Amino acid sequence: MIKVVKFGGSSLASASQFSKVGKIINADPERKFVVPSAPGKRNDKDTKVTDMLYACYALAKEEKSFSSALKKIKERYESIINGLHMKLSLDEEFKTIEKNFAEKAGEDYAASRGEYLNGIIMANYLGYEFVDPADAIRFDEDGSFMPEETDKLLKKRLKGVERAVVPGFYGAKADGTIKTFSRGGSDITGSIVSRAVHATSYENWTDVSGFLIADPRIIDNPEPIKIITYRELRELSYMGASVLHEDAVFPVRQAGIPINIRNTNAPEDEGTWIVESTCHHSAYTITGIAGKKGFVAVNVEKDMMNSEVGFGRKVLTAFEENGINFEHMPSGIDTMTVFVHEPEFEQKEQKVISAIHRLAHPDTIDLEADLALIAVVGRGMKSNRGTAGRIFSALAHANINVKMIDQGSSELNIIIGVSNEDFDDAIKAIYDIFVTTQL
Ligand SMILES: Nc1ncnc2c1ncn2[C@@H]1O[C@H](COP(=O)(O)OP(=O)(O)O)[C@@H](O)[C@H]1O
Ligand SMILES: N[C@@H](CC(=O)OP(=O)(O)O)C(=O)O
Repeated sequence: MIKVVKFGGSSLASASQFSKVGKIINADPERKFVVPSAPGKRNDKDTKVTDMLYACYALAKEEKSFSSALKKIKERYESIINGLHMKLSLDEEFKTIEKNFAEKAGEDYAASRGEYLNGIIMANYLGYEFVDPADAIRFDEDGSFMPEETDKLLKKRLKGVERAVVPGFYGAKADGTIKTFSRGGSDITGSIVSRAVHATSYENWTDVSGFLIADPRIIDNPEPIKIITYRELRELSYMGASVLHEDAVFPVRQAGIPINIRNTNAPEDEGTWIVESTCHHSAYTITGIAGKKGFVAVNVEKDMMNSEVGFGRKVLTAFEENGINFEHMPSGIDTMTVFVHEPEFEQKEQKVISAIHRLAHPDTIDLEADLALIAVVGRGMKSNRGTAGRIFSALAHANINVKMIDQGSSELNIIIGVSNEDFDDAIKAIYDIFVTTQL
């Protein structure tokens, strides 16, 4: 039996965190493949090593002095090494990094060193083999990840390897140029390694006791979700629950490997199981709540819109012509509303409006900005009547004006639009009615 264990930056931010991680790994002989992130924040005011590396490389790129910025990064690693009483020197590694920075080896190379160096420390600390993902995680010429090629290379590289540390977050193109995933991408590495070694489970260790019903920065001490399906998770991750990188789901889902989200600071907690399907009923009607701020609603009105064939297509063409993705599109009889991301829409606003006029000849178009979308997700909603009613009465009680509601045909989620300023209160009200009071 093989478990792949990924530890996030918060789990590896200091020597004391490292030693907790060491204990967790040594407590279970099945934890054979370890994927570390770079050291994260030790407290709220701290800076992640990845961000320090980006800032340091920006200096190098502008040909400004970067030696003191690099020295601070080296000190972060040395405090971990010394705190663990290890005899390991990273002097040679840092000389190479300094040289490569001066030669402008690239932003991705720079950022990847966070995981690379932490991987070296981790492999030494555990006595595991170090496997550089630059040799086995492959990106194409344009920088797109190559899943099948990677799976082949990684299987070959890990064949016969009993225990290894594979740093997260990066790989390389065929010519050796380092390429990273997007931020938070060590989760993807964990998933890729799990698939390659046919793991029985993929443990993703972080600083919370699982996927929580709502964002702990909004709800005090929210309850963890025991079991969640990949589909529910995808809805919540997409809407802003940031525990697991969205793209981490695909490799393990394909291979039928469950993910277990665990807390490095509370290893005795069971955490959350993410599975393909389950007959386990969640304790509440809903599984989770997540949301994002910063949307604009584009309301398009035209008399008799409902009888005009192709009206919706013409409106959407105006967005497509301008390269803008839309999020949701609730409609009435003579109105349709298109929700778009504010930062993306802002610069192209007038172009889109004139394109809608040109293509669809509406009576009016008006815009409403500063909106937030909240997704209430749950496989249990299908079999429970009155879910939407409970959400609305909770929001009405909290004096929150609901601007939009959209229920997907799968009945897995209900999306609610409120103004940005009501975002936190709306999440609190929904959490309250389904979890705290269960009214
Ligand atoms: N629904 C949620 N459940 C758990 N954590 C959440 C949720 N929504 C947002 N978060 C945040 O995600 C953080 C964990 O993700 P991340 O910072 O990427 O961890 P790591 O550094 O371990 O990879 C938590 O500390 C928490 O603040
Ligand atoms: N260190 C990278 C990759 C990563 O996955 O980190 P974490 O596991 O701390 O989210 C980042 O900060 O984006």
